[in-house]
Amino acid sequence: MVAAREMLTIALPKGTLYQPSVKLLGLAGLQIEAIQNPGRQLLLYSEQDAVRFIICRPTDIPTYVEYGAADLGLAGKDTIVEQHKDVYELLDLKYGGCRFMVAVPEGKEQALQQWNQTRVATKFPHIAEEFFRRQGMQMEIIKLHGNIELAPIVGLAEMIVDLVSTGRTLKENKLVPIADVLSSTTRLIANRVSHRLKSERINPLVEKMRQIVEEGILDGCH
Ligand SMILES: Nc1ncnc2c1ncn2[C@@H]1O[C@H](COP(=O)(O)OP(=O)(O)OP(=O)(O)O)[C@@H](O)[C@H]1O
Ligand SMILES: O=P(O)(O)OC[C@H]1O[C@H](OP(=O)(O)OP(=O)(O)O)[C@H](O)[C@@H]1O
Repeated sequence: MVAAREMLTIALPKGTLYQPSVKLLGLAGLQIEAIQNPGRQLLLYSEQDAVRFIICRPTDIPTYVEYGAADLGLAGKDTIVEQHKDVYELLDLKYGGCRFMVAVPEGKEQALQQWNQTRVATKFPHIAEEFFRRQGMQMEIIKLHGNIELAPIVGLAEMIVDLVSTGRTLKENKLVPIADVLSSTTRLIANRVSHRLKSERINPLVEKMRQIVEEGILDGCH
């Protein structure tokens, strides 16, 4: 068995981004049998590649990478922007594309500026704050942890800033987008020290991933 310090640790996001991330790593030449069906295991090995994989909540990936508990991680740009972590962004992997939008209840589609000094519910308070600051608007940001679309329906907030992918959740909850906030795709991030000390391991892997992304092999992965 390879000693832990010689291993390359890669943090994988569970949830929406998991399967395309596993596919990418497989195409990049890593043994992915263990992570294809991890069950409830959170730490898995590819002994042959001297790689270990940790499976994390998507929002925790930048934290594992910043502290060096993982050398590399795959995380949504939204999460990286929201958290201001000190990590090195190596590559735009182009999958997991989504947009962050301001949305309001149907029938209330007035111009954004007319919503000044109202309440905004969001899971991403820093992204929302920065957006409204740039618009010269002062809003009361209410941080929630999920099901953001509920907030304007029950009067917790006048509007939301949330992730829109197909637009189905907005539609089914009678909300309409009125402004674009941010576009996000999955990024490969690295711990700054690992990137220097493990460059011989990391650089060839990054190059393979770059080629796969450029060839568009992952297109169709959302
Ligand atoms: N339709 C989508 N729904 C949710 N996330 C998406 C979607 N499309 C792309 N993403 C990307 O996937 C990331 C992780 O989303 P996912 O829903 O799997 O986890 P989460 O429940 O939001 O994360 P956490 O459990 O850490 O709060 C998002 O931050 C975003 O970058
Ligand atoms: O445009 P759509 O394709 O409908 O996708 C957008 C929905 O997906 C995300 O929610 P998620 O399922 O991650 O749950 P959450 O609300 O708990 O974050 C997001 O917060 C929206 O609610």
